[in-house]
Amino acid sequence: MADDETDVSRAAALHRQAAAVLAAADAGLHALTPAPADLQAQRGLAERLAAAAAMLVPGWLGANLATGQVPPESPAGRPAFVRVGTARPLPEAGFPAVVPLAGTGHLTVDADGRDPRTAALLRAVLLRLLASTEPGSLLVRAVDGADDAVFAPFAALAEAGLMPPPVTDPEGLRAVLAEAEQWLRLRAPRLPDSRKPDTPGTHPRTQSAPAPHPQDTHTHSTHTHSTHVQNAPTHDTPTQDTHLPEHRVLAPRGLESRHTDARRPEQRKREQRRDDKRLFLLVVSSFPAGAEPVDLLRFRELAARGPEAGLHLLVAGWPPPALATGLPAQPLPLSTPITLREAYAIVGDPPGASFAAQPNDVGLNSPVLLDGDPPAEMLAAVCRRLASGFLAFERPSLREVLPAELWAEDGTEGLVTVVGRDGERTVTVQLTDLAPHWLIGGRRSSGKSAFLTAALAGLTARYSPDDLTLFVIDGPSGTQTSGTHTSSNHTNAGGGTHTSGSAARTAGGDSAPHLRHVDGDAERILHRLTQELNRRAALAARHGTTRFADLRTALATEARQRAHARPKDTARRDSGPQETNPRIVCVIDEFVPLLQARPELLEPLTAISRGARSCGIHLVLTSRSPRAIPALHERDGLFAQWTVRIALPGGGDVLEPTNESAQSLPAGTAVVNTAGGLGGPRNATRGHERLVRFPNPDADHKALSELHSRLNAALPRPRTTQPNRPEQPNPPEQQERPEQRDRPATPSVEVLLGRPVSARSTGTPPPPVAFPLDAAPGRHLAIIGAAPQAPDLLHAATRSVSAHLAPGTARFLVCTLVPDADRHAAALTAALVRRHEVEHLDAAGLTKALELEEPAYLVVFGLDAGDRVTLPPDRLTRLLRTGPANGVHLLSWWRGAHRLTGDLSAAAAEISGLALLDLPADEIDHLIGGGSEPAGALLHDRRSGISTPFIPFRTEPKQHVLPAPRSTARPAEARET
Ligand SMILES: Nc1ncnc2c1ncn2[C@@H]1O[C@H](COP(=O)(O)OP(=O)(O)OP(=O)(O)O)[C@@H](O)[C@H]1O
Repeated sequence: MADDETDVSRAAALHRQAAAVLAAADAGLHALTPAPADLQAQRGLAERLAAAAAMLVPGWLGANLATGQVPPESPAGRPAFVRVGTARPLPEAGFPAVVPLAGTGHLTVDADGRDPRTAALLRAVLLRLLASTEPGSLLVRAVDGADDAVFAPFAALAEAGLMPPPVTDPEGLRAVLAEAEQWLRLRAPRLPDSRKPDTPGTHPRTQSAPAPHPQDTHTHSTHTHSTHVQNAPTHDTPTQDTHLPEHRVLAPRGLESRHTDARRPEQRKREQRRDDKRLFLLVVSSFPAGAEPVDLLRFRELAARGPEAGLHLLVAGWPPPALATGLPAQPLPLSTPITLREAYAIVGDPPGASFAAQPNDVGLNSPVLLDGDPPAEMLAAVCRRLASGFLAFERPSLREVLPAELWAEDGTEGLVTVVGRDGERTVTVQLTDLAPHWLIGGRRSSGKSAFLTAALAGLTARYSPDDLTLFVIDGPSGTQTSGTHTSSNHTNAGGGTHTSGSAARTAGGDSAPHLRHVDGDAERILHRLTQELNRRAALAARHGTTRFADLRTALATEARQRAHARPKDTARRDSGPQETNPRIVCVIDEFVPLLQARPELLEPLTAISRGARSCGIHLVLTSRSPRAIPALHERDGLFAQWTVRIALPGGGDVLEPTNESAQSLPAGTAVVNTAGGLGGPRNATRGHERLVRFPNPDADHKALSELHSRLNAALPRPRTTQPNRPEQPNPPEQQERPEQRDRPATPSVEVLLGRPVSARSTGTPPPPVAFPLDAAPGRHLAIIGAAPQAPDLLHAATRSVSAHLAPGTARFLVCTLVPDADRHAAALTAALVRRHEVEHLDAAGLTKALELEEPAYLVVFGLDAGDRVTLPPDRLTRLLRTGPANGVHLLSWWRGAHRLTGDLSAAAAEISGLALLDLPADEIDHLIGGGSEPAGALLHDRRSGISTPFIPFRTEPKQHVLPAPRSTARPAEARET
């Protein structure tokens, strides 16, 4: 290595010397008519220079790419020099024009990338540098303010994280400047004065001390990492360092000794050597129009201090015009300037040295033909090779993060979900008392929504709405965004206006039953969560609990005891709303603009953040620039105690400034850190940090929509933690399970219809077959069939709804249009009135009720008997479509399918729950399509397309039993016991 360096230094000196001779010769040429002997000498000189260049810029760094021939590999090491073109002092004599880079300086071109010659040069130099360095050792950040697609041929590298897409606006420019400055801070915290830019006559390379390793800087910094260095853990979850005492996270002074002891000297040297190889290259093709003088001054600062720290700049359009910036047009410190002329370019002196022989001469005294674009095929092949070499493992599919069984987990102790894979291992992240919130960062289009969608899909699939409630706030607007339900004013038990758009995608679908619909904007949601926080805090104080799991258990026990202490009837009538107290997760997508626009929201957010431990309310915040509000990261700021940090590409800001593990993340990867973003020595195994590849739900639509169907068709599962569940299937009120009855305001109420048709017996009673009545259009139930037990099924089903709701919270309007059903209606009314407000309607009352906008359950026996006056089709259709959003649901019995397939077919198409009792095959076929056996009872949910055979519940003694169908439209979906 030492020999190599000597050779290179010798070659560099030779190159300068030869260039100086050439300059002198050139001066002579201009003065005199050249003698043939001089020409000969110049040719010889050019040959010597070409030979010197071959040593300075071996392989990719100096090859003539225009030939299309793939050059030999460059020897390992930093690209100390790079070719920019061909110097041509005479038409017949030329040699490669070579400028210094790594360890020395930068390169500027006066014309920006809108000039095709500049654009081609940038691409050629970039390709040389990328091809001659190890994948991952050159971090490239590009700026293309004119948005001119200068770097488009390198797009394949974005996927691999080797070079993110260029930034095009001032905000992006500032982000990459901040990244470069952070790089510098970690490597050159204090530079001696002699290294300041204006120090004349010094060659930084010759006088540079080794750049300090970040490790060394850590001992001076306010943070240290050593305590997190651990052996490779055997489990899959990043170690939750949440038990660290606060001072270890926030004020780790005093841990330095342990920090420095953590690694042996040889190990440190090895790591330092590896780190020394890394370079940060900032390439500017053109500055964004809105860039300010202060941004440009930051370039000067970076340029002055960069080379020693492995940071280099290729800046086109420098110096920026003085008139535009108000700054004097000065050269960039420590750079070799290139100036374009009509047919050639002039290469100025490199930093700290001169090409010229005469003291007054400046630059290489020979015109230079700049390198043109490398052949497209060659460039593409290099990008492919780099990208495939860098992506070590495959992206997992969405299915890999979903559980096999729906809602099988218990959220009492906390929520845990798989977020992706680290190599062969799955990685899980928690929302618990000790790790209650997630802070997620990533640049624009880095995959934040994708990550969230997958993580929330995992959560909603693992935990039932009894365990998990979701709120989603779309940060930039702070309110609901566009979406199919935006305009609705949903005021059911769960709330009101829908929040959707990107938020809906985030939540894993706008119909996930966990998603709460809240009327209003972010403020309303946070207010509501604060109220819930206060309620839970008061309960925790009363029960003397500090952990949310304890509070939840105490409340469940209390509710059970209350229920047992009372006579059965009064227990039903008097018990107030008993709640399952789900853990609540509130997602705020892009919180920075929201808080900047509405700083008053910080207060409720902080309150929620602090109360999470005992109250089970969790926050998940995402941002493109998580440190845009620095106060949030201070000692007593919002994020001070947030231990789970998730950095996607460009989101290293969520980590501690000294932690660089997210610096060159490929697309689809994230660093999951569970120690407040603290890092550790580079390349050391970190138990608290994992690099995960996460799924892309955009590429997995099928899995996502299947999950939504499963979620919407699912029934709450009996939980072993809640004993004493009544198991008898009849009568319907006994179907009611404590956790259902207790649900405060679950997004949907379910109508229980019957027992599933058993295929095999496991000894445990299966959950009943049910139809969810949520706020989506069409969530109504029509029981269709002339069988004697059909009206009784409407009675039973309605009573299951009544039992589901806390007493006094619902309104039922009961109507019968056929005398045969009078006794059913009367019995139902008598049962309902014990718990809820009930009204009996005649035909005229029913017509009026079709205009209802207040929440109510409209129960109609013999609806097919309604004539067109009683049932104006348009009005009925409107109710069916818009009613659920207002909390209005129609539960009806139709004696046959004729009206539904006849004059009311348009309205009928709006009903998504069809319970078909013993219908002939052709009617089934007409209503839901073919494939079903004609006999038996069948629930068909039009939304999910699932048909489920069932044995109907009864309130009256058995008259005859409906045979169960032998197969259904989708037999695989039928529930089994
Ligand atoms: N795991 C992944 N692997 C590869 N590509 C992905 C992955 N996840 C998402 N993407 C792609 O990245 C792009 C951006 O994703 P996404 O919209 O989730 O980013 P974002 O960070 O939320 O963007 P924004 O900041 O603009 O809201 C999409 O085209 C998406 O298909």
